[in-house]
Amino acid sequence: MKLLSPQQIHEWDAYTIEHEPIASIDLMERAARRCTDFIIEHNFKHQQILIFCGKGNNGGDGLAIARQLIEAGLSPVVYILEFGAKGTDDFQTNLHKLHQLTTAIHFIQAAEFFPVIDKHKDLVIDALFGSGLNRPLQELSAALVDHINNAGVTVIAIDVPSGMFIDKSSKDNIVIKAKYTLTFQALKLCFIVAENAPCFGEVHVLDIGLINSFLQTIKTYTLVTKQLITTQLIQRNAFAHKGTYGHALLIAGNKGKMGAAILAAKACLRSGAGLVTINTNENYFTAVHAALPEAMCIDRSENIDHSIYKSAGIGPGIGVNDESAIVVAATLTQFTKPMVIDADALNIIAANEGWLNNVPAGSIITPHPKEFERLFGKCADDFERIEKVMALSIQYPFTIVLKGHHTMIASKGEAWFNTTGNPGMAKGGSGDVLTGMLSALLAQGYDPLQSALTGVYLHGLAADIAIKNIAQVSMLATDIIDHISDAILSLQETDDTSLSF
Ligand SMILES: NC(=O)C1=CN([C@@H]2O[C@H](COP(=O)(O)OP(=O)(O)OC[C@H]3O[C@@H](n4cnc5c(N)ncnc54)[C@H](O)[C@@H]3O)[C@@H](O)[C@H]2O)[C@H](O)CC1
Ligand SMILES: [K+]
Repeated sequence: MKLLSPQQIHEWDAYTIEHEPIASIDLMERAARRCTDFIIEHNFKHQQILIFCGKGNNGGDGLAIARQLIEAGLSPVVYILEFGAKGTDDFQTNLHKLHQLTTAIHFIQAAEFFPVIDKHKDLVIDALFGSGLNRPLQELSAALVDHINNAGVTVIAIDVPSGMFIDKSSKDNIVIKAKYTLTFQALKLCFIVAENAPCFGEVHVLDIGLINSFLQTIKTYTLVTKQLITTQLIQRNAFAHKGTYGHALLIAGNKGKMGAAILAAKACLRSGAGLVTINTNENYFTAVHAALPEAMCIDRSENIDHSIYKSAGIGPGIGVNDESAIVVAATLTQFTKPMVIDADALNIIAANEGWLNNVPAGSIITPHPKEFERLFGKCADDFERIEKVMALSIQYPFTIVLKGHHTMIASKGEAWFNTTGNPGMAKGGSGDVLTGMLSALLAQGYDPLQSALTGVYLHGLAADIAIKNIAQVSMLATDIIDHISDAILSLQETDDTSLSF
């Protein structure tokens, strides 16, 4: 699935209208029907439904929903925000139809016409502005949105909460605070970023039958979905041996932080690496062998024979200190194969000017927003950060994995957003697990971008499976590791030709 700009959404509508073919008013009717069904199925019909409409097609949807609710036996009241300009054709057609059925249609020309809203009895449908918003709300429209928000009433936003831009920051805007957003056909970038989360509530994507083939022509952000990942999996060879699936080197762990190394190593083995060696201080070898007998260890003070490893993961738990800086510098310049760079390795790179330029082509860096900021500076908002990641992915020869609720993966000016994962992962150790998983995929021969997409998706999926039986607050990074196998098995379910990993 792709994340379209308002212009592309508009073109998708037009494409469907021409190629299905369907009249634009009928497409609006179909979109409204999906919303009406949602309202009826969710049993909001016992509340007084107030529908606030603008005079664009979002408002047209609101009018069509009002008519469909009346036809279903309900008595919604409609409020139209009036600026004096004529509505769109489809708005006018639906207004005409609605006038035949009800007199409960009010025009709001000034704040004195705002209705009293009772949060205990009313339900608000927000159809003021949709994807056509072209400037922040001001004056009367801003005052109306404030009035609705201040009422504390349940709001269902149609397509997008009014006042929210689809593909740029709405940080300083007045925006409807919706409990539910019913968006048409596809998720949008505005629902991916954390800064909008307080306004969009629960997002439901409603299929309004736009023609999918249009998407093949579109170059934009893509969502990482099960379908995308199952097509990327490499099958295991029946004649394989441990050497076939690569030897991963994990430069991880230090005094008080050996847990990070063990988590990364265990995740690496569970994700299919043939062999795993941890590079750490020899004082901690016993801890590794006790916790994870499958892993081997080499001492941090010794020179590394890089030729025996197919991939490397560097950073979890190494600490920011001189000894770690030495091993980071040496690895960047001497390890010529793909590597994953995380945590303190990123902090060390950030603290040393010019080191970023030594990150080898084909590597994957996995910063969380704070580490990203240390490396590349502050961003004013989430959208600016996304644009920065895009530009950096062209400037540098590595894949960027910017961790978050919808982790962003960018390479060579193309980007994807992950769809798996949950807030239970917001706990120490989750990132170490990801580093281990990515190192395993690189070791097995996935290319860096495939590794990043597959690893990030499976990491989130394992956590999603884990929370079926573990409360989100109680989930540990270990629980993610314990469900990696289930995540892989669940991908295989889609294809009985045994998609091995
Ligand atoms: N495929 C689909 O997703 C479908 C979507 N539908 C609905 O159509 C809207 C988009 O409609 P559009 O007419 O393009 O835009 P809006 O309704 O959002 O209104 C734009 C309208 O308002 C003016 N305007 C913009 N910003 C402001 C502002 N800050 N203050 C005042 N006025 C503003 C602008 O100039 C326009 O006149 C989409 O969201 C869906 O709800 C179709 O119904 C079905 C297919
Ligand atoms: K809206």
